[in-house]
Amino acid sequence: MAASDTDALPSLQNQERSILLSLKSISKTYVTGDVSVPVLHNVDLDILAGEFLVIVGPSGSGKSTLLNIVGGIDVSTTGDVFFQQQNLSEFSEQQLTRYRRENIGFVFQFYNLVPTLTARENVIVAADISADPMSPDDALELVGLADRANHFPAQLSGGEQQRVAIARALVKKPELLLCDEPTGALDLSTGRKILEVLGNLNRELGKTVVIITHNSAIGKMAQRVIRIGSGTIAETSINPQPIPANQVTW
Ligand SMILES: Nc1ncnc2c1ncn2[C@@H]1O[C@H](COP(=O)(O)OP(=O)(O)OP(=O)(O)O)[C@@H](O)[C@H]1O
Repeated sequence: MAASDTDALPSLQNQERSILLSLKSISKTYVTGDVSVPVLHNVDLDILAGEFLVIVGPSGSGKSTLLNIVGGIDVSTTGDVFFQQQNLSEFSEQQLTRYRRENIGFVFQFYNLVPTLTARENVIVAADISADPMSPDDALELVGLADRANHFPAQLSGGEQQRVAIARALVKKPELLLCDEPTGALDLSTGRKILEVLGNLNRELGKTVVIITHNSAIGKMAQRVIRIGSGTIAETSINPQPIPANQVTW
């Protein structure tokens, strides 16, 4: 991996990528009763359209908080989030819901599939609340699970369940796929397959993919890696030659 490179962003922008989303001086403090927990401090970050970005950092450093703010699940205490020139910080709840539905696909560590629905039905649930979804069968095809569409989650391995979860995220045709420890519950070989699927969606469909993880090995397949420490961006680096997912090892 390249050493820290403050020119990382311009060099990626030279590939004529526009800024999809901008965090401007984002701070977040959780307040519960008398207790304040400051988590993010003046974070500035541009996410470029079509990039594969990995955000790494130790447990408790604020990665999920950051991802949730990007995805409109949570709001910052101060600062602004611009998505295609719109300021999310000024959105009503209803506007945030529409933003999430139309633009963001979420993938979590523990799949969160409905156990009583088949793979296809799990994907259909997401398609049904989307304005312009792709066909659920096409989404399953894209993750290599067309032949398991009628299987229930309990009949699928962890990696297959995660692929259903990716199909569910994808069916809405989101601009941005936000993945929170997508391989965290999987062994190396299954985890690589998930990373391969995410890499293909980035390369072949042009999806912008952001992965947050404590596993810095995953950064080797990213175009850009951001290291979070104590609620700030401690380091940004670019990979001139990201490695293929099947060579990532941990
Ligand atoms: N709703 C909340 N209320 C209060 N504190 C919170 C809340 N959510 C997160 N925190 C605290 O914010 C800090 C950052 O949490 P966050 O989940 O963003 O970190 P993380 O880097 O994603 O950690 P992990 O890798 O363990 O998931 C932690 O100290 C956590 O306890």
